[in-house]
Formats: sequence, structure tokens, C-alpha cells
Amino acid sequence: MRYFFVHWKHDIPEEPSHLWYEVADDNFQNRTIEFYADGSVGFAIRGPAIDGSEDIEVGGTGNSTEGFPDLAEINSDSQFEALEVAAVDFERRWSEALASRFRMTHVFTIAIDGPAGAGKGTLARRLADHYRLNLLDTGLTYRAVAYALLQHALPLDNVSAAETAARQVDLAKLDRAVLSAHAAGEAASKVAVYPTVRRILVEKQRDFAKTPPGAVLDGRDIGTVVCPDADIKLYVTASAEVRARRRLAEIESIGGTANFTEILADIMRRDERDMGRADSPLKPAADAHLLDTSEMAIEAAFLAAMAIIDDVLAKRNKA
Ligand SMILES: Nc1ncnc2c1ncn2[C@@H]1O[C@H](COP(=O)(O)OP(=O)(O)OP(=O)(O)O)[C@@H](O)[C@H]1O
Ligand SMILES: Nc1ccn([C@@H]2O[C@H](COP(=O)(O)O)[C@@H](O)[C@H]2O)c(=O)n1
Repeated sequence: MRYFFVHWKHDIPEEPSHLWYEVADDNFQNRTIEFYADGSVGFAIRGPAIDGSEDIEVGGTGNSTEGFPDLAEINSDSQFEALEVAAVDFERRWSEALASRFRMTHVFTIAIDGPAGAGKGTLARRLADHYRLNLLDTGLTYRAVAYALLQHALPLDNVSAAETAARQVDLAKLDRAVLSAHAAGEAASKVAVYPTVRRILVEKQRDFAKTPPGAVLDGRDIGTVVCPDADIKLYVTASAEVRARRRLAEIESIGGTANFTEILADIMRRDERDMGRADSPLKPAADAHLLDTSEMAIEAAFLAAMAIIDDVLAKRNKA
């Protein structure tokens, strides 16, 4: 494959101004993206039929039925400026095009669930940035409740104090630096078993998800309870040993010390509590895409998630 960008300099609102092409080895367009001055976008994907009759065409964009011209030929016309680009640049535009087409009619939600340390938060940040969506780490909301109780020297099983703390949680003021301590996660999983605390927090999380253009939310019950109608659901996991090693590396990278066996035991205890509780236990939603990152680096996990999302978006746009 080769990739090209063409800037078409004109003042015609009905015509696209920025065009991106993926050109196959046979020199025919495989995918085309057209961006218009008013922010709208169209795209096309070549189908199996040689005459183009099975192409997916969205927003009035089609692949040309003629071979892709030489760059020199395009650039010989002064209204065009064409250059060859890297695959990664094209893919970024492709994801943007898919996401923005979908957003035109819809508040878009990506739900990410999975056990502690699986890489949900890391993936959620990358996806929110890539698809230009809001981001909420719902674990921080449970951590904030536990933290408030600990600050007031209250026991974690004081349900009415936990409810009061939950009501006071302000999603705009969650302080990751304070709440991300390993011990806060353990405390959070203890207050997270109480249904009344969950209802209060889930309400706030749902309101957040409804804000345009939509959001990536990560947690334990996003696909099953908070956003059961999410457009995309990912269940991200990794073996307990891998997760413990990652957590240990994270602690050591900021100058802390920890013991692998203890971290592993913490992680397994937390899995058991999160998966075993009666209300909203951690489990994959029936329609979640499973992503086991045990053998994947962060970038590989991001690319795998992006491939799943883009595939879903392309199929929806075709339907
Ligand atoms: N695919 C990966 N490969 C290697 N390290 C990873 C990968 N994904 C995440 N990490 C690292 O593992 C650690 C845990 O990741 P992260 O905080 O994203 O997990 P999480 O699932 O959100 O955890 P928690 O539920 O406890 O908030 C971080 O240090 C992160 O940089
Ligand atoms: N949607 C969620 C998110 C989190 N929890 C509980 O909070 C604990 C801490 O979460 P982290 O993601 O920050 O590690 C977690 O162990 C869960 O008990 C939850 O119940 N639902």
C-alpha cells in the first residue's frame, strides 16, 4: 500500500479540500477520505467486486475507477498540492473520519472494563485522545469515596458516611496524584460493594457519558451497568502475574519500593472482591470485545483496540 494526501485549493463549498488516499499495489484506490471546509467528511472503502459495486461509500465519497495518477501529474495543476505520506498519518485521518461521521448523529461511548492493572486507564487515555472524546476513569470516583472516609478516620464499612462522600464527589475535581496510591485501590474496592454508594456514583458517571461528543469510560461495570448501550465495549485483561509485574514497575519507576508477592496477592484479592460482589460484579458484557494484553506492549494494545473500534464504525456506517 502507498498513502497520499492532496490539498485541493478552491472556494467551492460542495467540493472537498483535503483528500487522503490509500492506494493498493495494483494502483487503484483502496480507501479514500474527503474532508470539506465546513468540517464534514466522507469516505470510501473498496469492496471485493472489481467494478466497485460492492464498495462502501459514505457521505458522497467514492473511490475512482481509474488508476491513481502520478504525483507529478497531480502537482502540475496549481490548484492541487499532493504528497506521499506515512501509513500512520492516513490511519489517524481514517479513524477521525469514521468517528466524526458517527458523532454527527450520536453521542459516542467507548466502555472499557477489566481487572486492576490490566491497562484500561492507559488504553482509555490513548483512545480518548485519538477519537477526541472526553475521558473518565471511574475507579477514581470509588477511590475518592474511600479516601474521604480514611481522611476522617472513619471505617470503610460506614455506609452512610460513604453515601455522603459519594454525593460530594465532583468529577471535575478528582485528583489522580492523591488518589492513585496502591492502597487507595484496595480501600476503594471495599466501599464499592455497597449498592447505595454505587447508585450515586453511577448516576454521575452516566451524566458524564451523555455530554457531547461522548466519552471513553473505564472501570468494572461500564459495559454492563453504567453504559449498557455503549457503542463499543472492550474487556481488557492480562494474567495476574503480568499485572503485578506492571504495577511493581510503575511503583519502582517513581522511586518507590514494593514486593512482587505482596502486589500479586493484593491484585488477586481485589479481583476476587470485584468479581464476587453481589452488585455490579466485574465481568465482560455479553457484547464486549475481549483484549488480553498479557503479551502486548502498550502500543500494540492501542492498535488492537483501534482496529476493533474502526471495524465496528465502518460496519455501522455501511448499515
Ligand atoms: N500493554 C501494556 N504493556 C505493558 N505495560 C502496560 C500495558 N498497559 C498498561 N501498562 C502499564 O501497567 C500499569 C497499569 O496500567 P493502568 O493503570 O492503565 O491499568 P488499569 O487497568 O487502569 O489499572 P487500575 O484498574 O488499577 O486503575 C501502568 O504502569 C501502565 O503503564
Ligand atoms: N466502575 C468501577 C470502577 C472501580 N470500581 C472499584 O474501585 C476500585 C478501584 O478502581 P481502579 O480502577 O482505580 O483500580 C476497584 O477495585 C473496584 O472495586 C468499581 O467497582 N467500579
